[in-house]
Amino acid sequence: MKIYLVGGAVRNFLLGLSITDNDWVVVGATPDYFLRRKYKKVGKQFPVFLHPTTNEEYALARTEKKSGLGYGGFSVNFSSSITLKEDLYRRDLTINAIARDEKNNFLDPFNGRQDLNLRVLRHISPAFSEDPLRILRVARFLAEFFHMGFIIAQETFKLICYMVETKELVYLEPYRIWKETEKAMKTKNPHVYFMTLQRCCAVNHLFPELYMLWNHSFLYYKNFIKDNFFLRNLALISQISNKIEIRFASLFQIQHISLLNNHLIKKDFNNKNYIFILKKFFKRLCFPIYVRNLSLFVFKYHYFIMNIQYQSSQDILNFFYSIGAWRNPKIINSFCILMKIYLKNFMNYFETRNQISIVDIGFLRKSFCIAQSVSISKILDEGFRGKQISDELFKRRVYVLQKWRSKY
Ligand SMILES: Nc1ccn([C@@H]2O[C@H](COP(=O)(O)OP(=O)(O)OP(=O)(O)O)[C@@H](O)[C@H]2O)c(=O)n1
Repeated sequence: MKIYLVGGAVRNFLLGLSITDNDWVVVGATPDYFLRRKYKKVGKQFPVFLHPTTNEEYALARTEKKSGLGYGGFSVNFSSSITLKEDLYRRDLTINAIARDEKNNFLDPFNGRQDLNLRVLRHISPAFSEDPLRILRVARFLAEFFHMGFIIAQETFKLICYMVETKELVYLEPYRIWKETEKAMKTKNPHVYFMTLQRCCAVNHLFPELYMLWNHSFLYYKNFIKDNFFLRNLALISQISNKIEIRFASLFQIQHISLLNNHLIKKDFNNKNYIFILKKFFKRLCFPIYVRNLSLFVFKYHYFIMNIQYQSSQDILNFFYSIGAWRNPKIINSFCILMKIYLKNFMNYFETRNQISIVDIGFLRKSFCIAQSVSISKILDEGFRGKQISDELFKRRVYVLQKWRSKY
């Protein structure tokens, strides 16, 4: 029996990057070996065991062959005669198919180390196409290693395009899409993930609602999708914030063209129907609430906050209430960051520094501080009770805001 370290741990070690988890492959053993040593069996289809103390994954070497549709359609062979090379062959990329033995020797039958040096993401065999998640994985790895100069091998990109064309993505479980997207969102260049998926035409299959939204903005002025306006938003925001929810929300800063064109914004664009569609979108893909909420708020109020100094004090307060800013004041900061980056992108895109300079980000932050300064305990001390308290609070917040605005 022999045990090898495989996958991301070896790849990251060779790239000099940090290692998050160790995956081991075991050649020449049977499930009994692990069960007798109190390893915990996980995974229904595959023989994978968790080490009783380290909790690291030990998988029996196996081969896989697709025998049907979706994730259930695999026939797996994990007999003790399966070799290391056979196990590595079933994997996605050459750089993920390098093994290291206990003496620190590398076993690299598909030249993964050469591809690491060449900075190429290359699939190992046509079996790559048996798992549509690999399309997202390649896009995510490109986002992760983009700053190191990685590219996708031409033949791999061709295969990915073919997989998209043949509708392989239909079989992907939605939570897997989010899990991979979440990992991509944590990388240095998350826009590269979406750009890759866009280039192979997977975005409209994976995120049709988002794609439709981006497409909608095309109707107003320019081809925002073709020009990657939203992805540039994401690229810029990722340079100053590593918060996933802020990064993701930058893809929803839409419906602004009226600022330039002097059109009235079309009513149906920001209507309840679209909010409803987006809510379903977030639910379908199992997005966590904190990511979902900020994106929805940004979509709903983008136009409002881009014109905030022209809104009534009552409406500004209603906005603070509806985004839950009193309980979660940090959300104001998220909006300010998003606004700042959006303006930068917008100005570069339209080369219209003068027309846009009227938007004042400081106003949002300041008006919230002013409204927040109203003392609730004073209202209670004055004897207000029940619903009177919230009414009085609202009134006083409007008052201080008005007073400050008259001098602003
Ligand atoms: N759809 C998949 C998922 C995983 N693997 C193989 O299983 C290994 C471990 O997978 P995982 O832990 O999901 O990813 P890592 O490559 O380790 O990368 P990371 O930890 O950064 O997600 C991968 O390296 C790859 O060899 C694969 O071939 N196809």
